[in-house]
This record gives sequence, C-alpha cells and structure tokens, in this order.
Amino acid sequence: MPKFAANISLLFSELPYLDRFRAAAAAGFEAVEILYPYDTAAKETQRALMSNGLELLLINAPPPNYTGGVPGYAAIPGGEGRFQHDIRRSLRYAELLRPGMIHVMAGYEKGAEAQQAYIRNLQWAADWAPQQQFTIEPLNSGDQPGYFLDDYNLAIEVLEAVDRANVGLQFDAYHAQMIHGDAAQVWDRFSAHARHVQIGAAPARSEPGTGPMDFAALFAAFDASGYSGWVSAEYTPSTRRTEDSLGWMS
Ligand SMILES: O=C(O)[C@@H](O)C(=O)CO
Ligand SMILES: [Mg+2]
Repeated sequence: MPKFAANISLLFSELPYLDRFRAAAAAGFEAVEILYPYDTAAKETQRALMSNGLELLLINAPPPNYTGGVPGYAAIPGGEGRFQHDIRRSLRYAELLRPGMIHVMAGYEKGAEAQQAYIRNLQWAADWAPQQQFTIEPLNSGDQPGYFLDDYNLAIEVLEAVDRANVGLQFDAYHAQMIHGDAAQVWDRFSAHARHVQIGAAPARSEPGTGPMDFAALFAAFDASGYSGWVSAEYTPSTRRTEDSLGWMS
C-alpha cells in the first residue's frame, strides 16, 4: 500500500489555513503539500509544520497572487525575467519550508516557441538550484484551457530535452484520466519518470470511490512499479468535513 499525504490546499479547506495542519495530523497524515503558501509568512507555515510533526512534500512555483491570475511563466516566450523572479521567490520560501519538490507551472501558451522557452527555463531553474527537486505536471484542458502542458507525451518530450536529474514528472491520476482516458495505462507507460504522485477521482475530482476509476488497482500498480514516494490526496471532498471523505485510505 502506498504512503498517503494530504494536499491541504484542497483537503481540510473547510478550515482556516493554519488550522489545516493540525487537522491533517489528527487524521493520520505525516506529510502534506501546499500549492500556494505565499499568502502566509513562511515562518508561520514552518511553525505549523513543525508543531504538528508534518513533512512538507511540495509547493508550486509561482505565484503569489495566483488566484485568478496567470498560472506560471515557464513556457511563455519573453517571460524569462518574470519566471526567474518567481523561482527565486519560491526558493526563498523553500529555504525555510524545505519542500521535497517545487512544481513549476508552465502558463498559458502553445507551440514550438513556448516549448523551447519551457525547456530553457526548466534548465535554468535546475542549474540555479541543483539541490532542489523540480516537477512538471500535465493539467487537463477542461480545467485549464490553454495551459501549455496538457499531455503526458508532451511532458516526457520536454523532460528528455531538459535532461536534468532534478527535474521530473508529477503524475496526477485525476488529470491523467481526464486527458488520456485511462490513468493506469499512463502510469504503465511513464512511471519511470515519476517523482511525485497525486490522486483524485475523475470526473468530479473528488475522493477515490466517487467515480469509475479503480483505485485499488492503481495503488497496486504504484507498488508493483517500485514507486516508493508519497501519493498525495488532491481532491475536493464530497463531504462537508474532510475526515469523512477518507474512508478510501483503509
Ligand atoms: O492538479 C492540480 O491542479 C495541481 O497539482 C496544480 O499544481 C495546479 O494548481
Ligand atoms: Mg495535481
């Protein structure tokens, strides 16, 4: 059975931000991820992690003021200055919070120039912070119309061109299912590139068991592939209290 973590940007979001850490720990989680920790002083987040004995797996780069804004500049030709500024800011948070990974968001752009910019920017980030693990994650175009990285084949093409050991794939079973129709098949093809895993049940992006996806088979496939990292629950609970949506874990 994989080890499960909680994405507290989606899980426990019925609680104020700083209360979610205690709730996650009380529900049995030992690790969390936070998509955008930038609205709170890093020291406060650090305190909440430490006082609840939680490991931080992942933050996103960028951005502060993300809500309703542009989801990243990595694949935006001409956006290199803003990209580097955002990465430096994420790394300042990372110095204190020590996330295992930073998910670098691509932004809204398409085409060959965008791909070249994306590759160059990822190489820059990888070389600027060689001690930091970075990830890229394909997002389905229903949720993120126009987002550059909308396909797993494209993600692998990019990773091969970037060719840095500290840049890898973030496999999100929900997006894989929405994009390619069969998350298990995507995992079979690309698990060797996976540095981090997230889960949610398509099509509603709620907890496992709320849609047709076979999570028992998927968890078995994670184990069988030799993946030993975290599997992070990243979904919107169908229940009022997040705790009541966690039955799938057992
Ligand atoms: O799957 C998602 O939507 C997230 O992992 C993410 O990083 C986009 O904000
Ligand atoms: Mg995800």
